[in-house]
Amino acid sequence: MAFTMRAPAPRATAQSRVTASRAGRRALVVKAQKDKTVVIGLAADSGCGKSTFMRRMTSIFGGVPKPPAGGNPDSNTLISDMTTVICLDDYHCLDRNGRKVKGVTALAPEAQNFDLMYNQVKALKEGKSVDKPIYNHVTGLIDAPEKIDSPNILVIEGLHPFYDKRVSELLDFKIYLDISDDIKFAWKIQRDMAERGHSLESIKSSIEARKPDFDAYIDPQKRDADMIIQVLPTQLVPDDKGQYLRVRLIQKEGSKMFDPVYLFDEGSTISWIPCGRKLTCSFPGIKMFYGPDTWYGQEVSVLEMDGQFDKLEELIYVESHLSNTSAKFYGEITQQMLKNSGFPGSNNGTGLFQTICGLKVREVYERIVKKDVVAA
Ligand SMILES: Nc1ncnc2c1ncn2[C@@H]1O[C@H](COP(=O)(O)OP(=O)(O)OP(=O)(O)O)[C@@H](O)[C@H]1O
Ligand SMILES: O=C(CO)[C@H](O)[C@H](O)COP(=O)(O)O
Repeated sequence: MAFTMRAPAPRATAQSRVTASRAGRRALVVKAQKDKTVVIGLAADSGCGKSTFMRRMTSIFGGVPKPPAGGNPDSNTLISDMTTVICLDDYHCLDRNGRKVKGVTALAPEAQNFDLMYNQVKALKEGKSVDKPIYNHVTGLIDAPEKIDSPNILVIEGLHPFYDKRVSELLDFKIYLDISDDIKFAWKIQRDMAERGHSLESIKSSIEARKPDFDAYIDPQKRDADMIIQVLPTQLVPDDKGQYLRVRLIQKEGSKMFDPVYLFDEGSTISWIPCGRKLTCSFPGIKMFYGPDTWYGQEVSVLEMDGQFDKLEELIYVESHLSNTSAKFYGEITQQMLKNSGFPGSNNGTGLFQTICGLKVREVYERIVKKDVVAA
């Protein structure tokens, strides 16, 4: 099968519209006046919440993400006004049977076409369109390619966005979802049994078969991420079985692309139990933490939330104590969380930190293109 690059698309489309600009201020972009393509990488194992995170992120930019119009119904791509999310499973060079014959998992580097991944991400970043293959998760086959045009924001999500050095160097911002084994297991069981009809035994054996390759090829990528959302068992309830979560937002210090979020006082170490007159907390309550740390020898700051909200609208109280969130107006985080309250993790730190990370994607985009995006 041949995959081709197409000629560059015009940088500004007919849809493009700059609605306001004032001397000394950056232009406001409503829909996609396209100057540069900013490329975001999102890495995680399967079943770790990548799709949920993508839905939260694209909701910040507005528009409804849809697969390419009139294309393959099993496409993994989601396109909205400003963002195009492509799934790196589409660069599997071995289909399901091919992996079986070779005795490799879908996580093994030999099951990916990194040359094509690099060439196509580079082309999209340069404003060109590409014909990208589709890995069909229904049939396990590699389908005929789909045309992808260069967007304002390209998100590449999947198992290996930072594995190949050439691809990694194309990324403007890197996010890793680091879900501890027990929680990953619980999420996967719940989804694969309820939605995909898999048995408990088959889920367990698939997780065990993937574990060595996950440890060798996927997990090490988290060293290179700019932001890591780490999901751990709660420390508020002994022997909890995943009902409550302790979630940490690990943020690299010193990036020119974004400012890390902080609680109360930048650089300090703070423990805060916000439950009181302004925040309703039933058992086990909420505990926030903020402070400096190191991550594989690099300076980071960590914002942490353990426990869950009872009333999502009261998140505004926590939000009002956070700084550098990149929110465009008071309460934007709470508004986003309420808008997406049906998504998993909406009452805990996973939803909160995914929303903050989405705002950071917007901040990175604005810094690179030097324009302000109007809040959705
Ligand atoms: N924050 C969360 N809290 C609770 N459950 C969650 C959370 N995020 C995801 N899940 C559960 O995990 C499942 C997988 O989530 P999602 O589809 O977003 O992951 P994914 O990484 O895109 O998976 P895949 O790569 O296999 O398609 C969801 O169906 C949901 O049941
Ligand atoms: O890890 C995965 C996605 O992140 C999948 O297991 C991989 O893409 C193979 O897909 P399938 O199991 O549908 O053949």
